[in-house]
Amino acid sequence: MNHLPRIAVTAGEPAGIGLDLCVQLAHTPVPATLVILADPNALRARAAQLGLALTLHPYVSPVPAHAGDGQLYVLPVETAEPVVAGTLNVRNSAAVLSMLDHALSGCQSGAFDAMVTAPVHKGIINEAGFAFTGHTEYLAEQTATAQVVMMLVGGGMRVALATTHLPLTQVSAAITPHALTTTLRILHQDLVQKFAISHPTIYVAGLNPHAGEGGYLGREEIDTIQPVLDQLRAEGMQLIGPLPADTMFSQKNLAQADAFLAMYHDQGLTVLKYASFGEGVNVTLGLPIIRTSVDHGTALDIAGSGQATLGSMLSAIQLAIDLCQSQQARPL
Ligand SMILES: NC(=O)C1=CN([C@@H]2O[C@H](COP(=O)(O)OP(=O)(O)OC[C@H]3O[C@@H](n4cnc5c(N)ncnc54)[C@H](O)[C@@H]3O)[C@@H](O)[C@H]2O)C=CC1
Ligand SMILES: NCC(=O)COP(=O)(O)O
Repeated sequence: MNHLPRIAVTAGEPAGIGLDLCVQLAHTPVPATLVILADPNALRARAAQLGLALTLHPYVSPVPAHAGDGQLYVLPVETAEPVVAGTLNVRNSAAVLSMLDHALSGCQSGAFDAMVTAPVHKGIINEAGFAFTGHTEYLAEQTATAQVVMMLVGGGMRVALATTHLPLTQVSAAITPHALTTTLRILHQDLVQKFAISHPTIYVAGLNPHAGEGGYLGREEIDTIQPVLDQLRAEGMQLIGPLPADTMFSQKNLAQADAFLAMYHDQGLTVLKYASFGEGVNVTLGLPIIRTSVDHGTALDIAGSGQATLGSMLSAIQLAIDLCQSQQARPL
């Protein structure tokens, strides 16, 4: 890559803190070019609410390096109705998805090298009539990728998930030999290729308390997880587990694991967010494009108040930059 990474930043749910983060970004230099996908009027209004100066330019390639001097380059995605910080509006959900579509198509066409997403509100998107469980699943669908892996990075650990946004009652059935094998293959491959870890060690949680206690507290470990791990170990992967999830994240294991695989969302993310909330990054592995995201949600309670912290957004941009550079360095 003989240019700075070109990153599309989607502003996410306009009633949430995504717009606050974009306005703050205008005042923070990063070693990349940034194109913000947002409603320009909503951006200006949020800057005024926050009392921060903001100059907007329409996106025309090439965009200069992001200097953090109060300027943003914007690919406009207008909301249907004026945005009120902290108040969801079902009529503005189509614009939220449109931001994702524009960023994705820019990544696919080569106009952007990566996309970084500010948080969306899954509930209001569904209320608007769009079936939506998260960016992860949406981007998988839009790129016709059969399976992807959500991994969060923060607090000195990488935590990937075997299942993502599923009701707990559906988790066990979703952990099939095929899905788990594919998840581990994607995780292993991306740790090698994108994170330059030549022989990654992955610690894998069980699903049940005490990893099933030899079958007395559940059989998923015996029937599914252990056989999958055995098969992949035979292929050369370094896999430790299935481990009781309550002790898997010990300091000793943190020092030895390149990544942890949790069986469901809150089994893994509670630990990671306890260690690094507001500084961590969510990255989608297995996609044909680079996508990273903040580790937090829309924070409607503080939108427009000036209390939103930028740390996770900056970490997400930095990881996107690192992944662009590692992709460039990889032999064809
Ligand atoms: N990447 C994404 O699009 C994500 C979206 N969400 C969505 O966000 C919505 C709200 O989720 P919640 O569980 O309430 O979590 P949340 O992260 O929005 O809020 C939890 C608490 O953390 C605070 N907080 C969050 N980000 C902050 C920041 N940058 N600076 C300072 N304080 C911050 C909030 O004010 C709140 O008190 C849900 O609809 C959820 O689906 C949640 C996580 C990620
Ligand atoms: N807890 C992670 C989260 O909700 C974000 O998911 P996604 O929108 O990145 O798929």
